[in-house]
Amino acid sequence: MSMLMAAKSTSLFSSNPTISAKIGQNPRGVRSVYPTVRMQSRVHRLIEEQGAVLIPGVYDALSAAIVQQTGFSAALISGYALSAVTLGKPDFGLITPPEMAATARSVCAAAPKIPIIADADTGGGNALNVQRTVKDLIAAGAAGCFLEDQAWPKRCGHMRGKEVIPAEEHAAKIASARDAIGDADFFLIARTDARALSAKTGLSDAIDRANLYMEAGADASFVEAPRDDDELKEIGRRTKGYRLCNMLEGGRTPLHTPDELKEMGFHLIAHPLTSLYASTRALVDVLKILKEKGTTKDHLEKMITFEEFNRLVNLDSWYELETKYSNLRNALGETK
Ligand SMILES: C[C@](O)(C(=O)O)[C@H](CC(=O)O)C(=O)O
Ligand SMILES: [Mg+2]
Repeated sequence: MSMLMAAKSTSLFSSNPTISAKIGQNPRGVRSVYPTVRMQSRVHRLIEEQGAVLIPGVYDALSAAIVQQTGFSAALISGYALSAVTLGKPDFGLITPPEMAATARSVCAAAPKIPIIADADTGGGNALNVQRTVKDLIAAGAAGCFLEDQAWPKRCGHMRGKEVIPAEEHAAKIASARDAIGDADFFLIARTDARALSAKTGLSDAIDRANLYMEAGADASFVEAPRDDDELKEIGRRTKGYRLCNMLEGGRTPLHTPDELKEMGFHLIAHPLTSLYASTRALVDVLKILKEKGTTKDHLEKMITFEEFNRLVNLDSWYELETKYSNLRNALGETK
């Protein structure tokens, strides 16, 4: 962990006087609950180096290994994709925090060189549940998480029918997550789904929430599902601190390059579903061929080859290990 310390300038909960006053009524004082000086995390360092970090979604060890080998500097475990690959079901609040933590363990082991951000959804309940969820993700090796303000059961941010919990309740969950993080190398991204709630005031509400959550201890904010470039730019202008932008193919937000989004004020560019949608397309297409023709012999270009796949999972290193220990066994046998 870096010993660099990142000083945080704080005017805690001051951006929204009503909510600030309410949270400030906590007799212990929210201000004292979490540190005002933070350890700099791996994700902070990537942002400082790159300006805007492009982060593809993964859903298992193999997809994570591919993302690392392709040269990306971070990955995120998408809750949507995890629900799809483990349950074959939509992102509708069906995945539990322990399932996400178990996936984080295998993903972090398969892509040990890059920080992995996990989708913690709503954190599994209230401010107390959030602490267990965050600690489990840290123990699994994750380098950060999203924590969103949807009411349970949540759903994908680009689906209809969303609801959110009160802003101060989510701010308390963020403060709780911050406490659970302590000195760990872990980057907390506070997401708000409030944009969807009102055509008129949704964007302003979402921006106010993002700012409140930053004051409650988040490292970055994530306003989910802005609808056009004007909204993206307004988020870039009016929210404080680091910002994540979610690029969902087929979603409500127009797609942009990292350079374009950097220009609009974003620092983390998530592509949560690119891997899932691409691999699903490939499966649908090749299985259709197999079903129709009964063979893939004329369509081998649709698949990775035996050799390429073995390289991907580093088969040679396993042969080397096998040789090493069988040589050792033989050498020990000779010395008897
Ligand atoms: C980012 C997300 O939380 C995810 O689970 O991948 C989803 C995916 C998406 O629709 O972009 C979400 O936004 O809810
Ligand atoms: Mg999600």
